[in-house]
Amino acid sequence: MAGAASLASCFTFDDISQASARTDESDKTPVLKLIKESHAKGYDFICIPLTTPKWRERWRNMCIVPSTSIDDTQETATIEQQAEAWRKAPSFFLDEVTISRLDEAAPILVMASDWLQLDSTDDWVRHDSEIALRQEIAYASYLNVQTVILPPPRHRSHVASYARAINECLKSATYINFSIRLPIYDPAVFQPKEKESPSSHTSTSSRSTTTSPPSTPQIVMPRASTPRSLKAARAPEGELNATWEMWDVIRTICDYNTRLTLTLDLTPPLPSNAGILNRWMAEPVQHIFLPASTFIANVKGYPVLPKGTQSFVRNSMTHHPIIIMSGVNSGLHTKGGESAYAQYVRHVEKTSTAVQAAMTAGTVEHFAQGYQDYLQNPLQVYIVTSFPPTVVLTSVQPLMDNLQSITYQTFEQDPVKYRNYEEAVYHALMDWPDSDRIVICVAGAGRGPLVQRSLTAIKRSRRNAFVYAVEKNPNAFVTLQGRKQKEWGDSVQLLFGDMRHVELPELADILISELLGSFGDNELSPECLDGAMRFLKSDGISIPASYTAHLAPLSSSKLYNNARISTDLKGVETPYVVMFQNINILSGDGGGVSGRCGSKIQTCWEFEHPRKDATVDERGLPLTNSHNVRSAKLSFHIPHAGVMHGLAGYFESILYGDIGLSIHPHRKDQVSKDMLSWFPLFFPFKEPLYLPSNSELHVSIWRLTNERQVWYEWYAESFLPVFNAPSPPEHSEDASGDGSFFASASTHVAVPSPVIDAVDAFPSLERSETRRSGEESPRSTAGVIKIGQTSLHNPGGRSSWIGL
Ligand SMILES: C[S@@+](CC[C@H](N)C(=O)[O-])C[C@H]1O[C@@H](n2cnc3c(N)ncnc32)[C@H](O)[C@@H]1O
Repeated sequence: MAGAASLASCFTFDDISQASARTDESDKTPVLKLIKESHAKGYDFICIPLTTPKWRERWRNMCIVPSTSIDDTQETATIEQQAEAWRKAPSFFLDEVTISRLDEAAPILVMASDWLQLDSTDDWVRHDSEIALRQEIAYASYLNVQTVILPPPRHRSHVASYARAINECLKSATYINFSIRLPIYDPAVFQPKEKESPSSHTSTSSRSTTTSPPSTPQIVMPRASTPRSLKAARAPEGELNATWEMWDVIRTICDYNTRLTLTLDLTPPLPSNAGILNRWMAEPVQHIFLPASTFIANVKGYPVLPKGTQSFVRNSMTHHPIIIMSGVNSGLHTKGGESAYAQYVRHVEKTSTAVQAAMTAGTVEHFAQGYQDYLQNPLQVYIVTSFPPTVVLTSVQPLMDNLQSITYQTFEQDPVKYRNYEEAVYHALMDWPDSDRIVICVAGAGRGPLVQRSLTAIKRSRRNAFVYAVEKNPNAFVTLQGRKQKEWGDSVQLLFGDMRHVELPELADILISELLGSFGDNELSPECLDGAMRFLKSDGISIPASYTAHLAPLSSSKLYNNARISTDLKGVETPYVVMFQNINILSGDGGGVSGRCGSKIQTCWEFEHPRKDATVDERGLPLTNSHNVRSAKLSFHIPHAGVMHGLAGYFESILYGDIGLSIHPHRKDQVSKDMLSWFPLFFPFKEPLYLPSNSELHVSIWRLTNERQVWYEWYAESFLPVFNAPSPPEHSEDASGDGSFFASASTHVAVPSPVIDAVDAFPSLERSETRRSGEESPRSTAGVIKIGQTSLHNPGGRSSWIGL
């Protein structure tokens, strides 16, 4: 991810006018001059307004009738005729636009007029603003402009009108990318509420008397909003949600169009409440608007970003944003000059954890570059041949089909998995009585890495042991024969066939397998090992000893869009393997408002080996697969409003003793840091489910089976806790823990904000992150009201299943 961000320099109309004086023959135009100068200063793009003040003036004259001229009916009629002529055939005069040549348009981001009010409370202002916007878009399209940044919505009550107008633009200009400029929150929420003056109700309609033109956008940030001036400010969560909620309405009305992105305006100081900020990670943030006024001076007078903004920009590097810097030549800070701002942003970029991880060999982030947020069918993951990916989209069923040698080679690049397996085998051997001859069976040997690791563990332990290797892939079996001949000799006996059918010459003491998927059981490890348990002694050891599946609700507009690329149901009813990047886990820790929710990531179920619960026939094989059916009902607390697009699935496994494998976000680094073999699983939802702040989400998931297949079905319902309302239908049995094998390495203690923190919507309730199971909730009388649900996904395994 080196060079994660690009930089753009933002210019006003005044900057363009001033550039005119410096423009000579070779520069051709002031905009080309600015482009040249900016490139020389290390900027990749420039960002300019598309229109000039002349256009604003003409539009106002035509569309806003000043109250002073109300009596002059003749003049009013003339203006109205001009306006109607314009509405019929909207077009610019040369001095109303900043660019007019193709070579000016190529390397620039243009801003549509920021005074347009597509969501004005006045019908006519809205109407004429939309015509004006379409005129601007048509002109931008004529000049082949690639990106248009749109002015922010201002009125929550009319944001649907704004969104409808943008949707029209998306349909009319099919090559332009639109980006909505939006502050993370409206800083007005921190300003003392003034009594509205009568004049503030004055209409701005062209058809009614008017005293003022459309006002300055309400949520374009005031320069005076320095972090210091807001030090003690606190605002209700709902108000901090307002701009995100407007975005949610807009992108929903625009049907999650992939050409619609966000330009996050970081002018106001950011709240340090990570939950509120994390939601932007799941959104398509294309640009970050960073004016010089956002910077504060460090002790030496150089511009630096306030802490909250700094860490937000650092985390946002995963979006590969274009950072639009404005006002950097205004001399706002005493030291460093213009270049200091860009240098500082480059410094922040270098210290981003994501950028650093991507540049460090051996990390998952480095290994998976180019693979982030890319949906792989788990049945296709086997034929990923290299990183970055070259995926051949042919379905491979883990049990029914055979893997290619190159796929095994990809697995074998993982240094951590095999190391942990060797340690597990070594400790199992050391715990075994010394005198015995120990029999090991590797079930599903592939090309032999676990056989090799077993032999190394035997050597290290100085035990007397023998290895059987079972493999059903006839092609991999050739490789195994070669290794036996050249490397292993008589210490290994190979057995070709399905572990559910082959016979072992003697019973094994230790059965080693690696048949795990991203959700633990999703590659049919339980079913295969059922077949292999026949050849394990009654007191024998299975490595792995157990594995668990874990879930959390997730928001990601990108994953949602990727899942519905294929128009059939299959696309949204298939669990995918994904290296998550721009996602947000919506759940919080603690019991929630009712005190009855579980933790942020919760355990669904567990499989243990050897297992004693299956009824077996005379050969030791289960009569049915019923014992491998599972279901889970999980209750999640949703602290901050968001939209759920799917579920994130993880697994953990105990190999032996305290040695394991984990992709659980809170424990993977503790258990198997830098393990490369598994990315998480993504269970998509067909329709996004909106979850308000402090709501509860109940997720149901089933692992189901018939004689030939195993599949998952999933479903969710949302509830709003209400006092004196009916009790929830069912509660999570254990609201305190998540049933993990491994102690969590993470801390859940929120760091208080130095600047602004959202006030909890239920201020008197302490978040019970430390509450123990059984302790009475302070709001145990809270009930819930149902507010939404999804459909049942993949009923009967109609879209996705794994063959037995
Ligand atoms: C995930 S790969 C692991 C290979 C190897 N043990 C490793 O860790 O690199 C699983 C292997 O088990 C084999 N396998 C899966 N189901 C099997 C079954 N029922 N009987 C025998 N082999 C099986 C597959 O062919 C594949 O080689």
